[in-house]
Amino acid sequence: MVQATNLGFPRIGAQRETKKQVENFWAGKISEQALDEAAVKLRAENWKLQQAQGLSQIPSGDFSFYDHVLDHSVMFNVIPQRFRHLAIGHERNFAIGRGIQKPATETQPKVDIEAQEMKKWFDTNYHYIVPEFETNQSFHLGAQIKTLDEFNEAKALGIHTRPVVLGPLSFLLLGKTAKNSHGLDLISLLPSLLPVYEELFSKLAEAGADWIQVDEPCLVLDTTPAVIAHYHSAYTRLAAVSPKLKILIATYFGRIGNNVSFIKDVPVAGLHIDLVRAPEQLEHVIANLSQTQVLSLGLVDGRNIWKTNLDNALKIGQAAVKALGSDRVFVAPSCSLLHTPVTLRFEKRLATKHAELFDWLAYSEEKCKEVHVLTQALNNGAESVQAELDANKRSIDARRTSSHTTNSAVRQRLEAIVPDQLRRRSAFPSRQADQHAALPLPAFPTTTIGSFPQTKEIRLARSKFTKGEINEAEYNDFIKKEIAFCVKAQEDLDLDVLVHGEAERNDMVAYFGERLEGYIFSENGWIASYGSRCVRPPIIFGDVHRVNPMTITETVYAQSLTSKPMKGMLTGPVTCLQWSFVRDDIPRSVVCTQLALAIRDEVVDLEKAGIVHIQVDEPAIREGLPLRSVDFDYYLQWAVDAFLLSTTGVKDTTVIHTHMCYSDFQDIFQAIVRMDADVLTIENSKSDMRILSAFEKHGYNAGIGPGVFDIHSPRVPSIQEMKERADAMLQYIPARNLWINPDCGLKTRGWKEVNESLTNLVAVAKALRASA
Ligand code: MET
Ligand SMILES: [Zn+2]
Repeated sequence: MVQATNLGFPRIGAQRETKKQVENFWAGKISEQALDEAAVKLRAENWKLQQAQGLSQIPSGDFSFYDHVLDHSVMFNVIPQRFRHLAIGHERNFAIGRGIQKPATETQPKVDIEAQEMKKWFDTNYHYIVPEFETNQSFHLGAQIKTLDEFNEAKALGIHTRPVVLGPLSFLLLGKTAKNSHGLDLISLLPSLLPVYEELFSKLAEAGADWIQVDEPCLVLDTTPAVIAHYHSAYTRLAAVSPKLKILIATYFGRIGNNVSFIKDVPVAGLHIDLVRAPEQLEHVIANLSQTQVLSLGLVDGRNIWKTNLDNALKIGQAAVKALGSDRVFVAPSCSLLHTPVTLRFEKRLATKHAELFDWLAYSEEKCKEVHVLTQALNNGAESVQAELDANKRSIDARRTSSHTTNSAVRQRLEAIVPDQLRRRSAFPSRQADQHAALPLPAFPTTTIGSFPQTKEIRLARSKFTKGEINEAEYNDFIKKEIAFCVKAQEDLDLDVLVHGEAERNDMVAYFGERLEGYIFSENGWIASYGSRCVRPPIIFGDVHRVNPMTITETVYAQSLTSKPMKGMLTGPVTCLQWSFVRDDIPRSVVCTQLALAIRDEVVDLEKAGIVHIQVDEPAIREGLPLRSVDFDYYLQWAVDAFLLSTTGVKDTTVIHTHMCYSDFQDIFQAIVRMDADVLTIENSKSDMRILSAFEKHGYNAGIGPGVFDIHSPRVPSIQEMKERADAMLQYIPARNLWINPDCGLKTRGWKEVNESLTNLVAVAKALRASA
C-alpha cells in the first residue's frame, strides 16, 4: 500500500499562537510552564489535524519555539562556550538565538552575550541558527531529548508518529567553526557525532518508533565524492542501530543528482525526493535504489500556495508505483510544510470576496488532504476519489483560462525592453565625481537601512485604519507625524543621509504589492521567517504593473522637513519576487521583469520629485540563487538584469543605493559588481571579514557600508566594538568608499535601543573623521 505521509507541519499555529506565546514569555507575561503547555496543545492539534486529513505517517519533532536547527544543536549539546554558564531551559535557547543583555543587579553581574549567527535555510526565507562547532567538540544528549520527548508525547495521545531529525552530515555542513577553532574541518567531527545519533536512534526504537525521517537537505547541493563517502559510512552505521528502525533520508529543494549514488549501498529503508522542484529526477533516482528501498515522492508543493494539479501528480505517482510496486511508494509534500501557511479555514475575505482566486489555493491543511487523495487514487484507483479529482481539475482549468491573470499592455512593454534600459549613463568613477560635486557628504557618511521602530502606536493606528476606525486622512496625518518624529530624531543624532522611517509600511514587499496590480493578499497566510517572526507573503497571481506612484508623497514630505539628503526607499524586483508566493504558470524571470518595470517607474518619479539618494533593497537576491552552481549563471543573468532595469533610468548625479542582508555574498560577487549600485550596504556585523577581503581582492570600487552592528539583537553595541569593526573594514575598503550604518532596518527594535545604538554609531564615524 502506498502511504500518505508528511515531512513537517508548520509550528506557528493556525493563528500564530506560538509566536504570541513566545513573545509573551520574552515580555515576562507568561511562565515557562505556560509556554510549554501552549506548545503541548498546539502539537496535539497539529497531529490530530494531519490525522484527520488522512495521513498515515505524521511527523513529530518538527515543532520549535525558535528554530529547529537551534533545537537540534541544543539536543546534541552543541552550545557555544559563551552560553554554557546559563541555566538550561528556554531562556538559554532563546539567548542563543537572539543574544541576551541584562543590566547588573545587586546580586548578579551584567549579562551581555551576542547571538549565534543566523542564516537563510537554503533558498527559502526561513532562517536557521548556524551551529557553532569547536575543535574537540563533545556531543552528548542532555536530560531532555526533544525528538524523543515529542515522539512520546504523541504516543501518549495514541498517535504513532515518524520522528524527524536533522541528519549528521547536514548538521555539520550547515554549521561553522567557533571563533576559537579556526581551521577545524567540520566533517572531522563525524566520528564523535555518530555515537550520539546511534544513542538517539536506539532510544527512539526502544520507544516504539519504526520509520524515522532523517533530513539531509545538503544532498541537493554540489558535493564531492569524499563527502559522499562520509554519507555512505555514516548511514551504514546508523542503519545498523536497530532492526526495528527504518531510516528515510529526506532531501528537498532540488535534485539529488549523482549524490544519490551511495543510497543503494546503504541499508536505509527509503529516500524522499522533491518532485516539484525537480520532477525530471524520478527515473534516475528509481534506477539508483536498491531492490527494497522505498521512494517518498514529494508531489505537493511545500513552498507555495497553489492547488496541486492532481492529474499530473497522479501520473508521476503511477509511474513510480509501476516501477517499484505500491509498498515501496510514499506520497508526500515536496518538503516540510513549514514554508506554507497553516490552513485556509481563516481566509474569510478571500473566500467571500475573491472566490475565483480562493478556489486556486491550498495551504498546509489542504495539502495534507491532497496527499491523501493522491494516495487513495494510487491505492484504490482514481474512481475511488473521483469527486475530489474532478473538483481539482475544475479549479486547475479555471485558473489556466482565467482572464484575470494576463495583461496585454504589460506583455508588450516586456517585449520592447532594449539594452540601454539596463545601464547607467556613465561608469561609476565618473558618477562618483559628479555626485560628490553635486552634493558633497562628509567622509564616512552615516545612514540607516530604512526602517525605524514599528512602535505599538504605529501598529495600532494601522489596525484602526484597516478596521475603518479612523479614516484615510486621519491615518495619513498620523503617518506624517511619525515621519516628522523620525526625521527629527535623525537630525538630533546627526546622521548624514536620512530616511523617512517606513512607518507606513508593515512589510517591505507587501507594501509595494498592495500598490501594484497582479497581487492579492491573504489574511492569514503566515509563514515562519526567523525566531518568532512570521511573514505573510503577498500572492502574485497575474501580470504585475504599477498604476500610481507608491512612495513619492511620504518621501517628498520627509525631504521637506530637512536640509540633509533624504533617501527614497524601495524594494527591489528580485526581493518582491522571492518574498511573495509567485504564480507558477509563467517563468519567475518574467514575473521579475514585470516587477522591475514597475520599480523603474517609481525610481524615475522619485528623481523627478527631487530625491537624490534612492535605495532599492535586494536582501533576497542571494537567497534566490539556485542550489547547484551549474544553475547560477542563468539565474544571476535575469536577476541582475531586473535590478538594472529598475535602477538605471536616472541621471548620473542620482545616487543609487542597494542593501543586502543575511547571506554569504562570495558566490555572487561578480553579480554584485554587475548591479553597479553607487552604494551597497550589507549585513556583516556577525560574520567575519571574508566578504570584505573579497571586495578588496576584486577591487570593488563603489561605496560600501558593511553593517557595524547587528539589528536582530536588542543589545546596544558600544562605540569601541563598532570602531574596531570599522577599523578592520578599513583594511579592505578604501576610506573614501566606506559608509557607516547598521546591518539592516531597525523596525523590530525599540526607540531607546535605536537612539543609544545610533548615538554610538555616529560617534564612530566622527572618530574616524577625526583620525583620518
Ligand atoms: C530585510 S532588508 C530591510 C530593508 C528595509 N529598507 C528596512 O530597513 O527595513
Ligand atoms: Zn536587511
